[in-house]
This record gives sequence, structure tokens and C-alpha cells, in this order.
Amino acid sequence: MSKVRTQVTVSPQAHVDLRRLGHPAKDAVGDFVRRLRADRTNRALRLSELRTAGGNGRLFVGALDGQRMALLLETEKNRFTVLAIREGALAHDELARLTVGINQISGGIELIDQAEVSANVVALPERSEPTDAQQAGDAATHALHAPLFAGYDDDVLLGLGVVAPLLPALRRVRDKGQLDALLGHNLPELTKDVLLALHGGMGPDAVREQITSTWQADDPVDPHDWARAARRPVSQVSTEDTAVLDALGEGFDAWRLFLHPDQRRLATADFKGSGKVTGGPGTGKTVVALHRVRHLVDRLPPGRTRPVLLTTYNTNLAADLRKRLRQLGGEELVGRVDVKSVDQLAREVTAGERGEDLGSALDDESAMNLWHTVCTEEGVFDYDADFLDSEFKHVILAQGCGTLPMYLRAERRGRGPLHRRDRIAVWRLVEAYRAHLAAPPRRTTYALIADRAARVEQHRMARVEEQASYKEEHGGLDLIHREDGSGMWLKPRYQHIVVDEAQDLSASHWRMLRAMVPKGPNDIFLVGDAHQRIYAHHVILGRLGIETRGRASRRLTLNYRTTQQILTSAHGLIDGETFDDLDAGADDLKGYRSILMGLAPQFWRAPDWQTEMRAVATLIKERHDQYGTPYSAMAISVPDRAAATQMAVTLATQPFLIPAAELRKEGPSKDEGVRIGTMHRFKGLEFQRVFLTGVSDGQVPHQRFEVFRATQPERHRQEMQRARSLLFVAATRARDELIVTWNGRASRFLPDSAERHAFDATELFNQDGPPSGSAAA
Ligand SMILES: Nc1ncnc2c1ncn2[C@@H]1O[C@H](COP(=O)(O)OP(=O)(O)OP(=O)(O)O)[C@@H](O)[C@H]1O
Repeated sequence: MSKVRTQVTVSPQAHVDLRRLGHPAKDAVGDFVRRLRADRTNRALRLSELRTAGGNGRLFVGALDGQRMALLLETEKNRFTVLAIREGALAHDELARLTVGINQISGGIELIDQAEVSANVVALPERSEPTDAQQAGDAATHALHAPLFAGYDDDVLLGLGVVAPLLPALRRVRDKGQLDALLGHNLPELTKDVLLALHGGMGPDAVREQITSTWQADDPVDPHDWARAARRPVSQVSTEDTAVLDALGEGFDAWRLFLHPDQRRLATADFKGSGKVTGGPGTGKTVVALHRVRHLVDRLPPGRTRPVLLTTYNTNLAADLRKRLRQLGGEELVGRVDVKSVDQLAREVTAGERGEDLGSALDDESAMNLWHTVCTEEGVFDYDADFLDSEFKHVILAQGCGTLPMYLRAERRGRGPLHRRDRIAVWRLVEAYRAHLAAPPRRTTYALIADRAARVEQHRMARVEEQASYKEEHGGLDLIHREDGSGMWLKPRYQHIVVDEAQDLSASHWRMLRAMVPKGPNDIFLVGDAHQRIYAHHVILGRLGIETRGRASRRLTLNYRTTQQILTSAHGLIDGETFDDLDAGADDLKGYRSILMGLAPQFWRAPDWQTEMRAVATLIKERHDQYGTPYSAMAISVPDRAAATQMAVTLATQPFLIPAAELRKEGPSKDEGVRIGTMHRFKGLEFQRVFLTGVSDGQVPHQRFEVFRATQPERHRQEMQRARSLLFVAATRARDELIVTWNGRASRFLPDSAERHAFDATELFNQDGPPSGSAAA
């Protein structure tokens, strides 16, 4: 019999099964897909038809290996979609009972296990019908017992996108616990999102507008046309099954295959100029940025140049972006993109300048020490080094103040008043500081490098524009003679720039980037979140020539990283603060939600730092030994570098013997081992389990900021906001579990309930064993 070429894709829900079942299942699916593509008649696949799905669809089961089976849908001749994976003796029966359908809103293929949902979730405490006496009870009691979604007709729920076969079970859900259990199942994403939003208090109209409409299919949905359904992006990303095989082979991240419709739209949108995406932690901003890069590269003419720049705040994040870009599109994609941190870029720009030697860059601590030196030498002790450094970077350099009169006129929005007399004194100190740097051996700072790079690029862009207009006036003649000396035409550095972690770039960085790409369609695309700003100050992009108002600004609100439970707690950390939208507007986390369910964060208090460290080591070892969490999937944030060393030593000693890797600027010091670093190092990363240690009173926020409360209230407010953002960033790195520990009293940023609910770390070392909480995630 001749072999028939077969196409195979994997559905989003099957992908969730694979995540849950882990690597052996993934490898089995990879093998199965390869063999099925090669020859569907291969007997080892044990491919057998189960039933028709109605219309042109046929359901099959196949054997992945001795223990695992898959449910497949043949949507047209020799095109299969893997819908679900089960393992164990009952795998066949479990697959056979799944209900498969086409969602009438999204047009995507969805499935649910009605039996499992009913049995495990809502069959639980079905409440008996009220007696007469109870019926006489007050309305509040009645409301308490009413099913959660009683207020919405079936038609309303279906119209919003809820998967139809779920309705009978959903009608019996009466409390949040049952809803969480229901959402803990592998349900279609649209259904989960709608139910969460309704339960969170969003009205059906708002849900329709903000959620359902984003999933709406572009064409009319025929509930029997499986071939069409399977080709819609919500069912799969690509009609090429090689993409699926690649994804299965190398790493295993859903984002490479399935994008939320909002994410997809942003990645492929056409902007008249720049585009901006904001959104809370874990909403897939980086994922959108990566897909955006792929989209831009796909539209380039063939070539070897790198006309697209992908940039971010620091080196280790840039390395991470390069890795993820390679996963997304291989060498072919990476080969067309410059992936660099903004400081590296600025460094290269200034290094390329003839006759320019700015000297080596001081690290943050040395730069701060230099301010101390300058103040001592000048005999001025009215301003602290932090303040001077910030004033220099965020006012003087940010606004390009080259002279004292310019600085006297500079705006200091949100920084409180600074009188003329003080500005003159600060300016003198700044001049002394610059003189120190210029004296041999010449040194500089990253802020000065960025400032210089911005000027160089602005100058370069002015020449590019000048040449372009000359060429236009002279009919496009070759102008070699005009560029005599350099002998070449100047071209803009890039055609497109994509920026991740945009909230932490300084005004100088933006000036440099603005001048690296000509103004035009899709010039700059930036993603960021002001709630996570921990370095820079608020920059108004519109004033720097980056216009993203109106339709060019979008927000993502669905979190894919962190469980709803962790998110709610993290949210509490920044409640009450106000945030910008990276431009002149305001932003908040309204509507920010997660469809992932899990454990509530755990709190542990210890009498002292030593006990706290040993408690953390105990909890980590338990998670590794009992639940199989690799050490490298766990991370500990510590208050400072000394604490990092102490923590690593504690982990390494008997009885723990836990390997550790320090999180450095350029990434972890080793591939293996628990990651340890200060909260700043957690930026942009994610881990399965996160331990935030030293979250004690006086440590978070640090007590040194207390002096500003009376003397510089505006400064105090800013420091508090930054400290909250830092804790927020660190907490939202956790995928499955967040553990917060402290010694002495808890940080005032934590809710009062933290102290009340905290476990006592000393009990971990009692003979009776610890109350260590459930850790399986
Ligand atoms: N459509 C998706 N489907 C499945 N997983 C997704 C999707 N989008 C993002 N993710 C996953 O969610 C996590 C967070 O994504 P990403 O890092 O892009 O978020 P972010 O908004 O940049 O986060 P942060 O601002 O906290 O750095 C990652 O693990 C990513 O793989």
C-alpha cells in the first residue's frame, strides 16, 4: 500500500494536557506525530475510528505508547488535530467520553469531559432544597445559596462564548470554591475567561465587549464544518505541522503555538507610526513582542542584513529574548534581528565614534560613592547621593539641560519643589561630578553613555534626512562625491525597533532609539508595565517623538503565568498607588485576571534571619524531594548581596546540601541549582516556586527611606512606590507557588492577615514535624 502524507496539529487543550503530564508524554506525542505523518496505516499507532463528530469530522483514538493514548479529530482527508491525551488503564474510556464541539463564537474546536467535571466539582455538596421554614429566611441567606450564575440565561452564557456542554454542571456551582475547582479543569480558555469575568463583577455587556468580541471568528461559524474550524487560528497556530513538531522537540511553551486573539492582533497589527502594549505581569507582553518581531521579519525582502532591533533593559533579559526568538523562528529569524540591551547598544554607538573615549563605566555603587566624594570635597551636605544621582539622571540628562539656566527652567513633575538656591547648589555639584569623571583615568556612567549615544544618533539621523532630501531634490543621483571622505551613504540604523520592559528605559535611551529608526509605519513597538518600574522615572513618550495615543495603545489583561490566588495577593501589594501608562495617561490593573488556579501564597515568620534561612532550605528540600520540583525551577529573593551569600551557604550545608546559583546581571551563575538574587534580579523572569525572604519590617521598605518622610515627602512617596513595585515584580514571577518569609515583624506592605496566617518557622525543626502546607503544584 502506498504511504499517504498526513498533516498533524495539536489543539490548545491537548497542549494543556501535555503540560500537566510532563516530558514523557510530550516525547510520546512527538514520536506519534512523526510516525503518523509518515504513514497513517502504521499498525503500531493502533489508530481506530471512535465515531463521527457530525459533519465532515471523524474522531479516532491512537496509542502514543504502552501507557498513553490520544484523541484525534480528522477534519479533512489526512489532516488530524490531536485533541486530548490521557494515560493509564482507563485512558481509552476517558477519551471516548469527551464531548467535542465547535464554539459558536470563536469557531474554535473545544472539548470537555462532562463526566469528570460533574463528578469532581459540583457533585460535591449539592445543597438540599430549602424547607418551608428556611424559605421564610431572609433574602440574604437565599442569595447565599443561589447558584452563582443563576442571573444569566443559557442564551446569555452561550452568547458570551461559554462551551455549551458545561452548562448543566455550571448551573450547580454555588460558591467560589466550586467555581475554582471547575476552572481548575482543562476547560476552553474563552469559557474560563468569561466565567471569571462574570464572577469578578463584570456585567455581560462589558464581557461581550472586552472578552467575547476579541474571540469572535472573522467568518460565519458552521458548527459542522470541522475543516474550517481546524484551520482557524484559535484551534492551532499554523497549517504547518512542522511547527508543532519543532515546538514539541525543543522546549515546550504554548506561546509558540497559540496566541490569545488579542495577542495575535497586536503582533500583526499595522500601526501608522509607533505602537504600545501595556499590561500587568505575565500577560504575554514579551510573547507579543517576539511574535511581532517574527511578523516584521516575515515581511522583509530576502537578505542578510539585520534591519530589526529587539531591545530590552539589561543583558540577561536580552540573552533570554534571543533564546526565545530562536525557539520561535530558528536561526533564520535570529539572523535578521539585532538583539541587544539598551546599554549595550549605547555602548556600541559611543565606541564607534571617532576620537571619543568616554572611559570605563562605573557600576552603580561606585557612581554613588563618587557623589559622596564630591559632596565631601565641596563641603555640601544638604543633599544625599541618591537624590543627586536621581536629579542628574532624571531631570538634567532626561531634559538635556546643558547649562544652568536650562536646569533652572527644567520641569520636575512629581519630584516636589526645588528652589532656585538649591538648583544652583546642585548644578555646582553636578559640574564637580563631571569634572571628576573627565579627569584621568577617564570614567563614565551608563547614564552618560546613553546621553552621549542619543546625541550621536540624533546627529546621525539629521544627516540621513539631509542626504535623503538632497537626493530627492537632485533626482536620486549617486552622491558618492558628496559623501567624499566617508565614501558611503548613510542609512537609518533600523527599519523597525521592538522594545521590551519599556517602563525602565530612560529619556536618553528613548532619544537614542527614536533616532535609530525613521519615523513611519511600524517604526517603534514597545511593551511594558509601569507597575513594574524599578529603575527609571516616568518618561512621557509623546514628548520624545514617540506617538502612541489612541488606537496605537493597547492593554493586555489576561495573565498566563501566575495563579489567580497569587495574583490577588500581589495586587494587594500595590493597591492605592497610582501609575502612568508609559506616556501622559494613567494606568491601573482593572480587569487583570488569571485563568490559572492554585494554592494561596504561604507566609512563614521566624524569630531571626538564621532560622528563616534554615526554614527556607527545609521547604525547598521538601519540594524537591517530595514533589520532584527541580532546584533550578525555584528561586529565592534576598534583601541584599550579603544575604545572598549567607543563603547559599545555608543551602549548601548539612543536612540540606542544596545546590544554588547566584542570579547575576548577565543571568544565573550556573545552569543547575536554586536561583538566589536580590529582588531587582527577578525582573522579567519566571520560576515555578518563588521564595521571597527577608520581607521584614525595616527591610521592605528599607528603613533608610524613613528620614525622608518628614523632610522630603514627595521623595518618600516615590521611594515607597518603587519599593512596592519591586515586591510586586518579585511576587509575580511565581508560576505555581509563592512563599513569603520574614524575621521579627512582617513588612508593612504585607496585609495584616499575613501575620495572622503565618506558620511558625521554628516548628519546622520540632520532632513532630512541620505544618509545611501543601506544595504539590
Ligand atoms: N497565549 C499564551 N498561551 C500560553 N502561555 C502564554 C501565552 N502568552 C504568554 N504565555 C506564557 O505566560 C508567561 C508570561 O509571558 P510573558 O513573559 O510574555 O509575560 P509579560 O507580560 O512579558 O510578563 P512580565 O511583565 O511579568 O515580564 C510565559 O510563561 C509565557 O510563556
